[in-house]
Parts: sequence; C-alpha cells; structure tokens
Amino acid sequence: MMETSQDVYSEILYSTVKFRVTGTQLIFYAVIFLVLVLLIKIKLNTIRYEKFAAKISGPPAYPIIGSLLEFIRTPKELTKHLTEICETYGPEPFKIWFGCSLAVILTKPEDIQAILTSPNALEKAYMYKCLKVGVGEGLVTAPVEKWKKQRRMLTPAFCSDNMKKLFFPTVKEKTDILIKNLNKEVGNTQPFNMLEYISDAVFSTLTQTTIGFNLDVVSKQGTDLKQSVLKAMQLVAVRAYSPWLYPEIIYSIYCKFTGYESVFKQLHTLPVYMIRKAKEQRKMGDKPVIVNDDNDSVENKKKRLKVFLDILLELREAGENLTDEDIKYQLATILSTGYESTTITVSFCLLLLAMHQDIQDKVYDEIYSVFGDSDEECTIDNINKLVYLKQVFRETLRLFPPAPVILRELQSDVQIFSGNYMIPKGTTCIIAPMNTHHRPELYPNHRSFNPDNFSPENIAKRHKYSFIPFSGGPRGCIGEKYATMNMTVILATVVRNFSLHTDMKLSDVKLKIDLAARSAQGYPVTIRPRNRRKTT
Ligand code: HEM
Repeated sequence: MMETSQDVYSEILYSTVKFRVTGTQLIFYAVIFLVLVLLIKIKLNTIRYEKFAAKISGPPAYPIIGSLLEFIRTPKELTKHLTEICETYGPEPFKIWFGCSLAVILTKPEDIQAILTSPNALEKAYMYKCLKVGVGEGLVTAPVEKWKKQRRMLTPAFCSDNMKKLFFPTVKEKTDILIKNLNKEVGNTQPFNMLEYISDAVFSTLTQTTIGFNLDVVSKQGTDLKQSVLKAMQLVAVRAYSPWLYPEIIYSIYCKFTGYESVFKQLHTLPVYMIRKAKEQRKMGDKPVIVNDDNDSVENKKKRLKVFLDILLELREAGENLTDEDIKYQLATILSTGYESTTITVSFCLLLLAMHQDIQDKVYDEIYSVFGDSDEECTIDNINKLVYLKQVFRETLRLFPPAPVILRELQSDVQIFSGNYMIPKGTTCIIAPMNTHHRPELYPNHRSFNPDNFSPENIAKRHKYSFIPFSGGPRGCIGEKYATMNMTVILATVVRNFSLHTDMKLSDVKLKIDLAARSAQGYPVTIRPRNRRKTT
C-alpha cells in the first residue's frame, strides 16, 4: 500500500521524539502552531501602539479584526455612521483599529498642523496604493524619497507666472465655450444639472493645459479619456472600500475578469500618444510658444501653446531623470486629481449661490463694480479684485470639501498638541477636512452658508489649519493656485452672464462619498440672462 506524506511525517516524528500521532492529529497540531505564530506576530506588531492607544478613546475593537465590524455597511450607511463616530469621540484625537493597524483621527487644527507639517508624516497611507494602477508613482502616490524629487521638480510649473502666461488664456477660452453651451439652457424652466456643463469645461481646460489636447475640436478621443478618468476613479473607489481587493494579485485578477483592465489602459492612451507627438514636434524644432498678452502677434497666437507636458519634456532635456513612463503617470495624476475636485467645487458654489439670492446679488455687484457694463475680458488683474467671490468659494470649500479624507502614515513618532501625545511610528493619521470645517467652536452657525466666515477679520481670528480643503504643509495640493484661478474665472463669468435659481435648500443636500464627496442629488438649477445693471 502507498504511504501518504502525513504518514511519512508521522514516522519521522516518531523516530526523532518517540511520539506517535496520526495524520489528522498532525494537521491539527500544525494548524494550532500556525495560529500561535500568527497571534504572536500580531501581538508583536501591536505592542508598540498599545501604550499610546490606551490613552485615547475609540469605537469597540476585537482581537484580530479590530473595529472592522463598524465598517460593514452600505456606503450610504457608512457615511452616516462615520459622522456619528466622529461626533461621539471627537474633537479629541481618537483611535480606530483596522485589524491590527492603529489609526488616529485628528480634528483639532493644532493637531492637524503638527501632522501635516511634520517631516515624519509625509508618507501616504496604504490605501493610496489602490490609486497606483491608474497614476503609478506620480506625485499623489509616490513614496517619500521619490516624492521629494518630483515635488522639487514640479513646483515651478505651478508658479504665478505660468498661471498667467501659460494656463490663463486656455481657462478663458474654455470658459467662453461654457457660456455658449449654457445659453442653450436659458428659457428652460426645468432645472438642469450644472455639473454636466462644468465638468466639460474643467476637463477640456485640464486636457488642453496638461497634454495640449483640444477636446472641443477632437471630441471622440477626449470623451473616451474623460470616461476612462471617471471610470478609473470609480474602480479605485470600489477597491479602496473593499479591503479584500487590496492584494495586487487579487485585484489584477478581478480587473482581468471584469474587463476593467481596459479602463486603465484607455486612461493612458491619449497621454502616451501626446507624449510621442510632442517629442516628434520638438525633434523637428517645433517648440511651443508662450503668448505674453492679448497684443501678442497673431502669428504667435496661432502657434501651439506651451503646456504642462512641454514643461516635463524641458525638465528632462535639462537633465532631470524622467522617463516616458514617469511623464505619463504625472500627466494622469494631474488629470485625475484636478478634474473632479474642481468640477464639484464650482458646481456646489453655483448651486449655493442659486440657493442664496442675497449672496448671489452681492457677488454680482462686486463683478459689476470691476467690469461695469463693458464687455471687458477677464484678466488676472481684474479677477484678483473679486475678493468677495473668493470668500464665497472658500465658504463652499468649507461646507463641502471634495476630499473626504487625507491619510498619512508616520515614519517616526510625532508629537501632537492634544495631551502632548506622542503618536507612534507606523500609525495612520486620518484627517477629515469636513470634520474640522464643521466644528461649531471654529465656525459659529457652522451648518449655514456664510461667506463672511472668510472676511479678513474672521480669518485672522482662526487657526490656519481650521481650513484645509487643499490639505496643507509640504505635501498639500500643488494645484491650489491653478484651481483657484480656474474656479474664479468660471464663477465670475457665469454669474456675470446669468442669474441662477433653484428650489433646493441647503438642508436638502445629501452627500455621496467615494474618492470625492459630492451632492447625491446633483446640482439642479435654472438660469436667466443678466441685464447688465447693479442689483441695488
Ligand atoms: C478645488 C480643487 C482642488 C482641491 C479641493 C484639491 C485638494 C487636494 C488635497 C486635499 C490634496 C491632498 C491629498 C492627500 O494628501 O490625500 C491634493 C493633492 C494634490 N492635488 Fe489637489 N485639489 C484641487 C485641485 C487640484 C488641481 C486643479 C490640480 C492640478 C492641476 C491638483 C493637483 C494635486 C496634486 C498633484 C496633488 C498631490 C500633491 C503631493 O502629494 O505633493 N489639485 N489636492
């Protein structure tokens, strides 16, 4: 008769320690042994957190699974439940055990500042790995050492001069197209979803300033790219909320099986094509131009405008270590990070103005005081005069910051303000901007829309880190200036041309949260043409 491998192991055991066991017993002992090893490993992993964790409160946690039971809910229930958890345990720092990993939720501006400005809290948390399939190791996801080099290299691309000379002309051109498109809705008494128009304007501005691709001329490839960005973000969100899809191998099988692999390929198709084209053009001596101002020569204006892709190619020519793959991922990063956040903020802002006619009138009066009855175009100088409008979109970002969470993993112990606690290395710090923005001690009447929260006097009274829609510190949003310029031009031009109306109230807004927090009901408004006169 043939011997099984269990019998062989059993014989070896008997011959060495004179202890006879059956095959089944052997399996049983092996399982017990493995479980013990696992438990010891878990204990060793958690021991370094326990002293600190004992000092702070948090939802119930159980061995091995931690507080994971709190998260087994539908996305809608989860949003509500997380808000309740924050209200129960915040604003003091509190803990959540994700299995055996410790996370600390920080709400107070002083604690947030300590984390966001610490050189030991620059690493992104594990969850960001979910993004890598789409944006590789671009700026958002890059590990610290790689990120430092990239950030140093890319920061100059977002300087004020580039905003003015490179990106502003495109922003203006695309906003004019937006106004033409919105004109189709004038006279329509049925509300339409403002986001659909804003999303086209923001995306075509981004594709043109990032890869030099004019979406309004070649729409098919552009629509494919937009769909793939949106779909890729949804797929990443599914993964982020489904920890069983975290292991790379399982996720790649899942993507192959469901056909989602093609979405990520499509996301890269156009950037890869544009990189090739730009390289060929440069070889042939066709370098893009910077249009200095509106009086620039017609010939120059007809030429190709310098875009973000050209800046990256120039950096490479100047000796920076950038492969085509790196450039592709940086471009995909800019397209995906800039698109939804800007679209959602502008749409929310216009919806809030439609809900609050008095504030809309004030915004319009300010625009009127700068432009009067003239058809004068937007310039950087005149949009900088729209200070109340900026208060309005800051208040929008306070109420509805698009990024639901900012996650950092500590590379060394970091001391925070609350309790002078030292948060141990390896802990994940969770910062939810909305949590901080909705604290009544920071913003009285925190549930209402009040742009005066951002008057210079009120800003001066608050801690700098009580407003963090763009995160903060060295790893805060690199596109803040770009987003601010783009949003100001769109908002000013829309309000200058149309008055906005809606039946929706602020208390009706329900949020849908995945990678971004957006209005679950869309942004329903009607518009009427403005007669160019002050409202008062
Ligand atoms: C209203 C508009 C925007 C908001 C609210 C916003 C918000 C944020 C936030 C919260 C972060 C930190 C993310 C984290 O640590 O998890 C971030 C990072 C980033 N944002 Fe934005 N963003 C906006 C627009 C833009 C635009 C228009 C661009 C590009 C043109 C952009 C490019 C980036 C990049 C590349 C990063 C990563 C920075 C780094 O890790 O060094 N963002 N943004």
